[in-house]
Amino acid sequence: MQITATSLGKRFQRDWIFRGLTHLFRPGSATAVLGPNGAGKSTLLNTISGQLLPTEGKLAYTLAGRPVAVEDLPRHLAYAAPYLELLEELTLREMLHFHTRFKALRPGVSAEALIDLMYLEKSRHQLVREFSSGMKQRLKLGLALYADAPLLLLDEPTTNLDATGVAWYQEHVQATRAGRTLLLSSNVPAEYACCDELLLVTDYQNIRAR
Ligand SMILES: Nc1ncnc2c1ncn2[C@@H]1O[C@H](COP(=O)(O)OP(=O)(O)OP(=O)(O)O)[C@@H](O)[C@H]1O
Repeated sequence: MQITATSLGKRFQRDWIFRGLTHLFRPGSATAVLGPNGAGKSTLLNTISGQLLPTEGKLAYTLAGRPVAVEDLPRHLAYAAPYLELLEELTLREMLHFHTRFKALRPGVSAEALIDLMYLEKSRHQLVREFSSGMKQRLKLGLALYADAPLLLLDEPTTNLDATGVAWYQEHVQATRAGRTLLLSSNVPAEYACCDELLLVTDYQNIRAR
């Protein structure tokens, strides 16, 4: 998917979070959205995902050369973020079967195979509510990485992961990123080593609209 941001700005009440952001996210590119805590990384990802409306400027999406309306974006998007909830009252197996009715997995990956890929096979019948925070994060990442979606947004992907979990994330983000447009918000170099472009949110602050 190609995303064109033109003079994009987002304001909450009287505070501009970013402004004058013009950027082309090319199909197949991996962009790290960087900046300190509170800089506006999640706000930018949420604006690009269509969950927040821009205050000014434009976002245009195309897939294989055809325009995609923002209301159709959820079909083409996989998103993992610490603030997105899992269906905690279901077992892992129930949750995956429910989730994949709405968001298909990549061709050739079944829900059962994904459980193994996430190293969660011993927890197949356990309630997601009972998972450790690292297990929940691996589940969120597994669902996003292995979704059949050309746009992948990852907000602070190694949150709650130990060293083994970080290595798992690095292996699986590499295995699944080809041909997708990846945007990843981060403060941690190990998270964004896979990215070929860096976008500093603070470059779009304290400025008038460009
Ligand atoms: N819904 C909202 N209403 C008002 N202000 C908001 C809202 N969401 C975020 N903000 C403010 O926007 C600013 C940017 O927040 P955001 O979560 O995008 O930063 P971040 O770079 O992702 O931070 P972190 O690294 O801590 O996750 C913060 O000052 C935050 O308080």
